[in-house]
Amino acid sequence: MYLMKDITRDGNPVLRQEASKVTFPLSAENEKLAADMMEYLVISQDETLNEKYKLRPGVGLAAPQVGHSKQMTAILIPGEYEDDEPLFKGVICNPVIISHSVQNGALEMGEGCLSVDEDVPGFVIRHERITVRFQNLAGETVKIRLKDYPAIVFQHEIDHLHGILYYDHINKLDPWAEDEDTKYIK
Ligand SMILES: O=CN(O)CCNC(=O)c1cccc(Cl)c1Cl
Ligand code: NI
Repeated sequence: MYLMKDITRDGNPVLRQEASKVTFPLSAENEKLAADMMEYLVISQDETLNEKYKLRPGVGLAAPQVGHSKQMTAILIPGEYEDDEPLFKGVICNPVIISHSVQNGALEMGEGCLSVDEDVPGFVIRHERITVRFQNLAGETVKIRLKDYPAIVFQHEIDHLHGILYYDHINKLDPWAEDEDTKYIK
């Protein structure tokens, strides 16, 4: 299982590279990578286990964050309430945003990243709604439409596959600048 020592940190070139597409059928190595990344998310979201293993919680984990420059990311977005089904749980490969809203979206709280030790405050300006096409672990092509929080999470992860970190999208002159074209998401 991955521990915080296994997470690549800002400054490591792998976080600023264009990751390579994965091919199908997945190699045993890539299947294990997918399982290990999802395992991290599950454990990191369990209060007892994340305390035991000192893991920072995450709703996504991209392969470059564990040192593999591959277009693969695990996503685990919990449901609204404790015992709800997750909003999304899966490992996606070679994702492409094929369309998006004109309207921007940003989390009111800003964002955080396992690969960025110092939290950078400010609105991370992203698309409010996106249509993403990706391949699942079976190699099947899937297309989904997302909005609000799930759309933001997917964009944070897809950015990792293109060497982009969340603070790249924060207004440097006024990190909390508001504009009418942006929807601020709780
Ligand atoms: O790339 C994934 N991570 O760095 C895991 C830690 N960050 C988060 O879970 C996180 C936190 C806030 C907003 C977003 Cl959008 C995300 Cl993704
Ligand atoms: Ni991140």
